[in-house]
Formats: sequence, C-alpha cells, structure tokens
Amino acid sequence: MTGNDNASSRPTVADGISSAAIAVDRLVKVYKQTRAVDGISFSLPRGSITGLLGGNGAGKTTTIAMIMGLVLPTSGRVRVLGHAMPEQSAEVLGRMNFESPYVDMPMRLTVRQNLTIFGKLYAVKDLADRISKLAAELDLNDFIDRANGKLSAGQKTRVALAKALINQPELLLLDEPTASLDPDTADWVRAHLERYRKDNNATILLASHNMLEVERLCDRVIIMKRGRVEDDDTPDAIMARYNRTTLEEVFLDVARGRSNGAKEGAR
Ligand SMILES: Nc1ncnc2c1ncn2[C@@H]1O[C@H](COP(=O)(O)OP(=O)(O)OP(=O)(O)O)[C@@H](O)[C@H]1O
Repeated sequence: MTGNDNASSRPTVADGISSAAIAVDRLVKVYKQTRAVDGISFSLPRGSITGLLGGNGAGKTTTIAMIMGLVLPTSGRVRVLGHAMPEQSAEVLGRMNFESPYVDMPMRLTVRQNLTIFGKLYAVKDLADRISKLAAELDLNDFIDRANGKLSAGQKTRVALAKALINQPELLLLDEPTASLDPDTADWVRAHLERYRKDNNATILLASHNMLEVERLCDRVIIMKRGRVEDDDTPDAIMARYNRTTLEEVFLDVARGRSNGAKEGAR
C-alpha cells in the first residue's frame, strides 16, 4: 500500500460529517429584521435521539424546517443522511419523516385513507400490510375507518405517529410529539418512539417543551436561545454544569439569563 492509499483510507473530519444523520454548519436564517437562527452548528450521529430545547421563538421550528429543506437558509450548510439540503432533498426525503400535532391531516378522510395517501406519496411497498402493522402497533384498529376529524386529540396523535412511521424512516423529526396528550398516552408514545429507534437504529431529533420527556428519551440535549446554541451535551452533563437536578430548572436558568452564574457555581 502506498502512502497515498493510507491517507485516502484514513477517516477524516469530512467523513464524520458525511456519515452523520444530520450535520448543520454555521446555519443562519434571517427573516427581515429577525435573526431566527444565528449561526448554529451541530452534528448528530445515526441512531441518536436528541432534544432541541428553547423558549418560544428560540429558533427550533426554523431549524427543523431548514433540516427538512422547507426553509432556505440565509447562509450555512445542512447535510441530511450525507446529502446537502435542500439541493439534494430528492435523495433523502423518502428516508425521513416529520410529526407535529400542529399539522393536521385532511379531516374528512378516514384514518386508513389518510395513511394510504401518505404511504403512496412515499411509494411504500406492500402498503396495506404496512398500514395493518402500524394499526396493530399503535392501536388504531378501533377507529381506522373513522374520519380523522372525529378523533380525540390522543387518537389523532397516534395517527400522526403512524403517518410519520409509514415509510419506516431512518430519520424522524418531531415537533412536540406529546403535546396535549394525557400522561398515560404520552408515556405510551414515548415508549413507542424508544422502541422504534432501537429496532431500526433510527435517528430522532425532537423539539419539546416537556423537560421530563427530554430527560427520559434523549441522550443529548441542544439548548437554543435567540437563535444560538446555548448548550449542547448529555442531559446529565448539562444538569451538572448548571448545578441542577432537573432539566426544568436548567431551562428556567437559561430563559432567565442565569446561565453564567449557575455555571460558575457548578465549578
Ligand atoms: N415565516 C416567518 N417570518 C418572519 N419571522 C418568522 C417566521 N418564522 C419564524 N419567525 C420568527 O423567528 C423566530 C424563531 O421562531 P421559531 O418558530 O423558529 O421558534 P421556536 O423556537 O420554534 O418557538 P416556539 O417554541 O414558540 O414554537 C421568532 O422570532 C419568530 O417570530
């Protein structure tokens, strides 16, 4: 083997970025006067589950929209599953999916019709089998032929989750996946997400205001404030750094500008 062969087979930083599920590099989004996202960088390994935290207007939804290729960055780069977004979105959109309880599915269509339409959009093979499997796993059978508009909030969330999993995505982006669910259903949804991640080595990025949810599910937390990354670490390391025992307390410290004092206190 020549020296050149050695050099070319050695992993580089660029390889690490291209093998990440999501790599965001100095990303900026400016809306007229608002710097919604102000130069953030992070890289999420495949199979990880990361919580994106921050107060209202911190830039979480804008970040997720740029990762999905729905919003064009003002500057910076986004790579998803090794492909540049939005330029190469056709290569990856079929391998990812998104769920938010704030995005409604057509209300007059039944659950089965909705799942069939989304399954066809993703060109899912053996779609009827896939829908049956999801209906069993997510307990949809009692209302699968009912119009979506006639479902309770909890039932709608389970249907939204089925829609998000219809193409067995490698990458799942979730915006408040358990908002407006009772504690029992929310817990059940979290357990399902954990199982899905484990069984499929899927990567999950989850924007949430529910700190207990993030503590339970996430192996990493990115805290945003005014469009910037304020902290990025494991939940335990972040709580230790702020000298706190819950992420809720850390969140309040960050929101109320007590981060520096708390960090100094922890040293
Ligand atoms: N289309 C838009 N046009 C103008 N400003 C926008 C637009 N979308 C978002 N913004 C602004 O960008 C900032 C970040 O908003 P974003 O929705 O990303 O925050 P967020 O962290 O998701 O907030 P929340 O927790 O309230 O959902 C806010 O100041 C918001 O008003």
